[in-house]
Amino acid sequence: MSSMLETLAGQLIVSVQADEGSPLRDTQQIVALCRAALLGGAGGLRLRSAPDVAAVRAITAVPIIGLTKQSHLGSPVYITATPGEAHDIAAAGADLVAFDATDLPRPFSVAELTGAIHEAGALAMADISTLEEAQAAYAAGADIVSTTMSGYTPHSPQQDAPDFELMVQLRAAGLTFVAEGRLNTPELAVLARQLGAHAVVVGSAITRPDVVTSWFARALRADQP
Ligand SMILES: CC(=O)N[C@H](C=O)[C@@H](O)[C@H](O)[C@H](O)COP(=O)(O)O
Repeated sequence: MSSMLETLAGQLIVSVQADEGSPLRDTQQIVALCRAALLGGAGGLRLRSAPDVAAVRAITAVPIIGLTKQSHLGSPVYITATPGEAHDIAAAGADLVAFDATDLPRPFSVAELTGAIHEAGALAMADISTLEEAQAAYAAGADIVSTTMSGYTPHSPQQDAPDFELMVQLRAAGLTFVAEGRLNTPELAVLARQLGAHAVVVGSAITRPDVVTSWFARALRADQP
């Protein structure tokens, strides 16, 4: 395992990527959110554009996982779908580039993306939704897989909870993995570690106050007599 991945062992990686339409979708706001996450003990950051990666790179040495989110005609794959995007994210200063490694129709193969990421000097994090996708991603040169896409492909379980079953399968197959997706409480993050996750990524519960507010508002509305 590379020393960069060893640095991430047991760490909380905070995903800081306000969506289009969010009042926080602005690089300076992203930098402020990252500063707050670092103050709280984040050991890594996951960011979604080259300008965000470059701005955050300037304020911290912690490992940065970078990605793009962009749609491509005729493909449902939106996380770093092309070698050009992978190159831009690495050039902006990301240590790892996350990319979609699911079985969905894609403009470029997983091997083409891992090749481009390595050529740009970064490590390749494959966002997967099943055990089979994880195995295929490692065979195609990925350095690490993350459970990011479970619940977001039609062939993975659609659920509000994290995909702990997938984590159990990945561990049983002897595959190193990062746990990611709907790990919305410290207890769920600890459970993911106990199930063998190398590191844990938390996004919405820390950096999407609009989403967290909706959890509370919905719960209170549902409880009206
Ligand atoms: C599916 C997809 O596009 N996930 C994205 C991947 O980068 C982010 O929007 C998520 O916030 C991230 O995966 C962390 O997950 P959660 O926000 O549930 O803690």
